[in-house]
Amino acid sequence: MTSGTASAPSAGPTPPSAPALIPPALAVRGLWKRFGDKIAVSDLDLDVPVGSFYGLVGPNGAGKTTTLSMSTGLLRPDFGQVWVHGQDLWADPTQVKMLLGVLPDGVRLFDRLTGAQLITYSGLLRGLDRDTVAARTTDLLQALDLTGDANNLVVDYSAGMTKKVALACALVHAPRLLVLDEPFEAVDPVSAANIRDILGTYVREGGGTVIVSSHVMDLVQRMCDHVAVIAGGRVLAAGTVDAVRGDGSLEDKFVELVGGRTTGQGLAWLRTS
Ligand SMILES: Nc1ncnc2c1ncn2[C@@H]1O[C@H](COP(=O)(O)OP(=O)(O)OP(=O)(O)O)[C@@H](O)[C@H]1O
Repeated sequence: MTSGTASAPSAGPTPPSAPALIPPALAVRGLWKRFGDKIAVSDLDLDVPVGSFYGLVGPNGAGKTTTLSMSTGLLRPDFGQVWVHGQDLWADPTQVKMLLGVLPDGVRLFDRLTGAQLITYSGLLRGLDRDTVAARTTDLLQALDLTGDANNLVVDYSAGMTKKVALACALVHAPRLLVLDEPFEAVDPVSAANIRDILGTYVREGGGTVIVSSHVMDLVQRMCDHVAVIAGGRVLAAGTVDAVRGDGSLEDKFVELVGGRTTGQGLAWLRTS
């Protein structure tokens, strides 16, 4: 049960159905997902403004991947609605997915293709013509430092290279909204800086919107202008990074909101000397 099960709230920031306003790049209302006894996402609301660089942070198992999967047409919610640039995702997933570029968690790719072939087919599947795809594939391979491995099979790529080629596939059709689940995991620092530059330019000059999930608070604080802290399948705080962190660092605020610090006292046996 999905579309039509929840209505956009009458109050709150930028209702997605309001015709006079620019709808958010992503609006989520009343999202629920349960796996057996486990409620992974619980009545979650989220608004991601157009042109924002939005960080999603939360402890392990908080529900970030589940939320992003339901927000990008990869996983059907039990309840709730998702709008992408004002369009009801689950009412017409095929059409709305054209607006999206997605780097899912635990990427499963057609890894018997070379990196160049994989990006090329992603572009062709998105309806780009061959010349455009060829030019963009070359650009993306270069920007992500994959040119030297362009003709190697993706199955032979390292974890970081796999992440980068998957990111290239998400970018090739120049989507309006990029949703990246832990894009910097396993990526070397130079490549990470290059990716940050690409994403920053895409937001500032390309009119795009980026959502990233990450565990690295410092990175989110420096890179993002908005953030949502998620725990137990709910949003604990959301807004501009400055508003959420207040006078302290985002990491301090995160620990304050989420808790869960342990002393390690139960591991006395780890002392080897
Ligand atoms: N397919 C599944 N089947 C059963 N339980 C699942 C499934 N996917 C997620 N869960 C559970 O839902 C909860 C939320 O998981 P999710 O992957 O969304 O968290 P996360 O915030 O992305 O975590 P992490 O930061 O560790 O990647 C967890 O308790 C997880 O065990």
